[in-house]
Amino acid sequence: MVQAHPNDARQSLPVARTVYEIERLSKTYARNALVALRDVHLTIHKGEFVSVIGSSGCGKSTLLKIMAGLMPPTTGRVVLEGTPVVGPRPDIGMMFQQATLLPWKTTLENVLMPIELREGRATARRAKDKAMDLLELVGLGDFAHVYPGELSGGMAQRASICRMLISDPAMLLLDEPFSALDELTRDFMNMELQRICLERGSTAFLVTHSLAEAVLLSDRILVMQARPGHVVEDITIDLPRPRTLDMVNTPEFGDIVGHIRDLLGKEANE
Ligand SMILES: Nc1ncnc2c1ncn2[C@@H]1O[C@H](COP(=O)(O)OP(=O)(O)OP(=O)(O)O)[C@@H](O)[C@H]1O
Repeated sequence: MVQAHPNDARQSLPVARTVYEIERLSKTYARNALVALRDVHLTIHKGEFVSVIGSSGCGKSTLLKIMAGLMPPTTGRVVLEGTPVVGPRPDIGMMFQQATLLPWKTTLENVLMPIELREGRATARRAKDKAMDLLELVGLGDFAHVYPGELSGGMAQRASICRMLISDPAMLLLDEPFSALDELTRDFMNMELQRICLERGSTAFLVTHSLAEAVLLSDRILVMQARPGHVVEDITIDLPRPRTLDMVNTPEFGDIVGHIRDLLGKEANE
């Protein structure tokens, strides 16, 4: 079922507490005067998984960087848990396409890094049990004392998930986290990500090029168009959870994919 998302809080959820509020966001890059985003307005509620999809250059990464506090908007603002985001914050967890684990630290030490940076080594030692629990959660319990060079791409990304979760961030920002992995591993990682988010009630925002991935994971999908980057549709994905890979072959799934493909195609034809 494809439905346009209402502007106000989701009526169907008993708890619709706003986590992220993006207010009339615009971004013009000074270097080339390029308007990358215009008037993006968005609310993300607690526990929602929201994806953004759109053609290359439509502003997805620009939006994510501003949401992360890595770049200021030209106008508008981002508010996380009631406080404006004006720089990087420990309550924002991030994951990128390439796992950025430090090769001279073990898996466990890498997972503990955000705590160590924030609170020092002594606290990090106390957080060790939590890090081990997270490694168990993603099936890396036996690899805690191994160095990243000995991990496969999928394992390294699983360790990155643990490092992202160690500080219990209010918001997860994911920039194509599994796109460098082979298809089988990517499918597996997406199902892992769904499980972890459901178990922990995580709120997440994903930038992806994969329509199937977006539909499998998301409660809502934002379809963006370029020139200038803006959200053309905010679509509620009303498929039951947990989602499974075989849902990809159902007519309901196909309807949603077809609808979004039409929207993306419209832009390509303009
Ligand atoms: N630092 C920058 N300076 C100037 N222009 C930029 C800069 N970064 C991005 N742009 C431009 O802003 C627009 C949006 O870029 P952005 O990377 O946000 O798009 P995207 O949708 O994430 O693209 P892709 O899917 O290819 O990653 C593009 O036209 C891009 O060339």
